[in-house]
Amino acid sequence: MRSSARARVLRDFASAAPGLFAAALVFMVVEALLPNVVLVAMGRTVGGIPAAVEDGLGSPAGHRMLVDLGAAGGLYAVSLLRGPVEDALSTVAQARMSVVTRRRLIEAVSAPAGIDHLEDPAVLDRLSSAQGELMSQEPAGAAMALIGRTGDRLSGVLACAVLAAFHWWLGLGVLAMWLVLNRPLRALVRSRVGTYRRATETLRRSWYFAGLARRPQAAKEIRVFGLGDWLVGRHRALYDEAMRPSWAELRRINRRIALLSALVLGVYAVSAALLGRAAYHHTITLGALVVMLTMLPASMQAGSVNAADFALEGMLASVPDLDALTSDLTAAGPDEDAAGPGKDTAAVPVAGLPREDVVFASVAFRYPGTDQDVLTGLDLVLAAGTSTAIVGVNGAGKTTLVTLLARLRDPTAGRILIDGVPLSALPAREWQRQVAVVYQDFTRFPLTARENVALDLLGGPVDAEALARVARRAGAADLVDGLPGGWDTVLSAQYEGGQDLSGGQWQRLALARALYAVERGARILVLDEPTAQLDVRAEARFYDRFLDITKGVTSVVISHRFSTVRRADRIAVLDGGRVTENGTHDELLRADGTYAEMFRLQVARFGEGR
Ligand SMILES: Nc1ncnc2c1ncn2[C@@H]1O[C@H](COP(=O)(O)OP(=O)(O)OP(=O)(O)O)[C@@H](O)[C@H]1O
Repeated sequence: MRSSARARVLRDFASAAPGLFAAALVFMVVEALLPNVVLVAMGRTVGGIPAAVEDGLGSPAGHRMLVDLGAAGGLYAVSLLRGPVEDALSTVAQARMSVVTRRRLIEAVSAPAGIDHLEDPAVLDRLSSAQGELMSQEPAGAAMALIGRTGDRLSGVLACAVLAAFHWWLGLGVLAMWLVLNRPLRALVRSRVGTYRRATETLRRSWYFAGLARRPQAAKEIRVFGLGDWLVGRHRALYDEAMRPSWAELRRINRRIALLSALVLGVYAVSAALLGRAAYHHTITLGALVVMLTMLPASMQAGSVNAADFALEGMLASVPDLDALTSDLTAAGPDEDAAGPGKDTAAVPVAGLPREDVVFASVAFRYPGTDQDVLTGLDLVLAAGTSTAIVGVNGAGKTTLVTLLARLRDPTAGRILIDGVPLSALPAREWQRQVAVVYQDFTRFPLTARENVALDLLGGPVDAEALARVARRAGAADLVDGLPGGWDTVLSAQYEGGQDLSGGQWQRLALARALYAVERGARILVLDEPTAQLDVRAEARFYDRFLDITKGVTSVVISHRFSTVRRADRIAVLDGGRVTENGTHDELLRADGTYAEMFRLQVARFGEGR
């Protein structure tokens, strides 16, 4: 598993940045050779000192020593460049690879047409690991870290070879020891990484609290409600909870590492003592002694583990998670979903739908991981080109119904028919482009006003006329004109020259965004509480424009405000997971049911509804 992760990061690096990969391999060889060459050159220099002292610097021995000294000094100077070169290579490689891994992540999480996976703890755990959040290790650094550590290992093996050149038993003995020890040492490092992996969900929650203080929205409430210490406490408590079960294991691992280290130190101490004795008895030269004494610690790189290995294993641990995310989520792609009950009708062209009506037939829905149906046998017809208001108490399932209509989730029972074709038989992505929604919690992109409205709808250039038209209809034209840079103003105070908007101003832009999508071909317009953040005058203007806004499209408006609701062609009351009343405003008032009661209550209390 791990070796395939190693091969995987190297393959990805080689294909994403071949030149850089080649440079990294050259660096690896230099990394392996240079430290040893420097040490040998220094050993030679020191070994030549007695003869040079005895014969004088002008003698051949003196010259040889000076040449060796020059070479050792030069090589040492070059070896000092290894650090900066490695830093530069790592920085560039990480920048390149983070683009690659981020793209894979974005593609993976965007692959399903639905959104269930974004609430699936197993997927979120994988996501957290794939992003390197668990151990704060950037996975994009894995390739260079691996190449760097491989260079270190080779350097250690070469040091063993140099030792063997002097005393074969010493070189081979040290190498054999590391070959035996490296496996269990790496297994210990991996099991430390495993302790994090097992606690992913709790760690995720812990990091959530750690990151909350940075979010402007949360920052307000953290201050107002004095939550700073609580936040730190929650983060700490969850971290402890996540790690506590593994502390005993970590202690066990650390004990083993300490034991193995003591064994290794013992072997090295004995080796050094043997070398000292040999020098004392003049069975080795001073030069050989110096080379071997410096090579001994250098040979540790052949198999020892350190923080860099822990970091590398942490990075590699994210590779299988990213792969699994990619394969699992892309396998559940939208077009596979389309091969549902109406497989033969999958060739129906989606553009222009619905021309007749959208029918919810006995639709039931239950959120994954819950045990209660939100919708139970819901029947509803949305006639093409007309507006339907959905009313119901909080939690009645109005937004859920929109989620099904946009095919972000599929019903657990029943069917939704578009001009008689089951929605499950239409390609989900294409269908989603037919639906323009102003969500209650629409996204406030930190982009320009133009991008916030036009985004990259269907690609291509922004249609300036359509942009002006939708801004007018959404009541956002004056607002955009008043911005310092007009349509080019970045709508976020977090960026240079940017400025934020009020809730109501944002809501108008969100409406303009949906209307622009309609201009570009969407056939269903959904307005979920479209006036919730508007002031009284803006709301009144919205009512006046309601017919214009919904003209020619099949629209669904969800609202608790009856002044908006009554303007719809038809009104459906959602109660107990089904539609309990359905008709025009006048019909429902005459029926004197729940709608009439809710309407009268609002008029009596707030004078609304006119
Ligand atoms: N992602 C989710 N996972 C589990 N349950 C959910 C999820 N989203 C909503 N629910 C539950 O489904 C029910 C219906 O929620 P929904 O948001 O559709 O109600 P609503 O009618 O739009 O309410 P409101 O008027 O407050 O906006 C609620 O009981 C809610 O708790």
